Amino acid sequence: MMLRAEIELTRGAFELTVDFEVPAGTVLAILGPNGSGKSSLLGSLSGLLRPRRARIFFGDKELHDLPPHARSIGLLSQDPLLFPHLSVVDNVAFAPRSKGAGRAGSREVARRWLAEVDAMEFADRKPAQLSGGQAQRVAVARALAGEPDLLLLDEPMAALDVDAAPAIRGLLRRVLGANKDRATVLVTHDPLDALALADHVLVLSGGQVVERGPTREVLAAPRTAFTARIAGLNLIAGTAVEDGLRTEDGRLIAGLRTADATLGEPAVAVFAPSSVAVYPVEDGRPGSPRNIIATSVAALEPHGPVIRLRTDAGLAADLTPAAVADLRLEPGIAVRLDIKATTVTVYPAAASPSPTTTLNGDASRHG
Ligand SMILES: Nc1ncnc2c1ncn2[C@@H]1O[C@H](COP(=O)(O)OP(=O)(O)OP(=O)(O)O)[C@@H](O)[C@H]1O
Repeated sequence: MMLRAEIELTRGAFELTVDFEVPAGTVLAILGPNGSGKSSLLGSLSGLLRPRRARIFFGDKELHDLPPHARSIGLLSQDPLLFPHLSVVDNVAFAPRSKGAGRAGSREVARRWLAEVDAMEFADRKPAQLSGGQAQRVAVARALAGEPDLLLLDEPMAALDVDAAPAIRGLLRRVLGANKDRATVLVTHDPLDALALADHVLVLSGGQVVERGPTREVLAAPRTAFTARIAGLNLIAGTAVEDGLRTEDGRLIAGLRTADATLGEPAVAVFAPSSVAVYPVEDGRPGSPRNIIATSVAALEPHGPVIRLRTDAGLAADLTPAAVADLRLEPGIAVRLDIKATTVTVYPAAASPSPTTTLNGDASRHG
């Protein structure tokens, strides 16, 4: 099963032209600046907007001519949008009920989903008696209780405070991975949410697709200036451990784990090129084993006011032009990279493996 969409939409002077596929069981993240067309894309999928031309299929089922309620879509936005006069359990029961299930059956389904999102204890409360994070938990249950073919997530963490966001992200990781029959589209401003939740990303700019591919590859080696600005991050894949991340070849990258990066689970160490210090290695000093990586210079590229140094380890560092001159850096020179552990965040990685930066290889993209 697969969601396939080709959409052409006109809104005033704005034109959206996009096509993509989302295999069932996977998540596609849509990234893009304000006004790039992310909401227009979701509105076209859900049927709330009428594109000039749309071909949208889930498997053999044609969705583009169906009204919104007949498209089997679950929607989770940044506002939980719970009905204030209904109890939590009846809010969740609303989804199966509107699909024709009976009252008792719908409540049973609702209780099952509330248990799934650890919200059973709120079942009899009214939405006004919930915190933002609790309400969003309930909204996740409601979006899934209708067993939609297609789940649309519209900035689901954007309105949550920093303590609540990792819990909801962790919950989404769990429930998104569990269903292999559903396709999910996630709209987000935050490349790290894409990293944690999405198998593939599509980057929109001005209504056009400017970049697409497996999440880690696009974020680690962006091909467009826009993606480089929002991402352009150093990413090292491995497994979350107490002190940070352990790579496949056994190296420890010391860093700070986010609350939802579970020990022993796939993770990615993320840090900006600006937090990498570069030293020549000609002194042959062994260096501390922590976050010191021996490699050589692959390329030097101007990047706004700084020079971005790319290395054969697939990692980037930003330096001032003066530092590049002082260190006599040029392609082929051996260097040591020193990454301060407090600038490294260890993030959960989307479950399905994709080729990514390793410390030995480069970050080249496939396809
Ligand atoms: N009702 C409308 N009439 C005309 N133009 C519109 C309308 N709504 C949105 N637009 C235009 O469509 C373009 C895409 O908007 P859209 O909301 O899809 O972008 P977005 O990527 O979701 O932005 P944001 O990140 O700010 O939510 C924008 O240039 C916007 O000005």
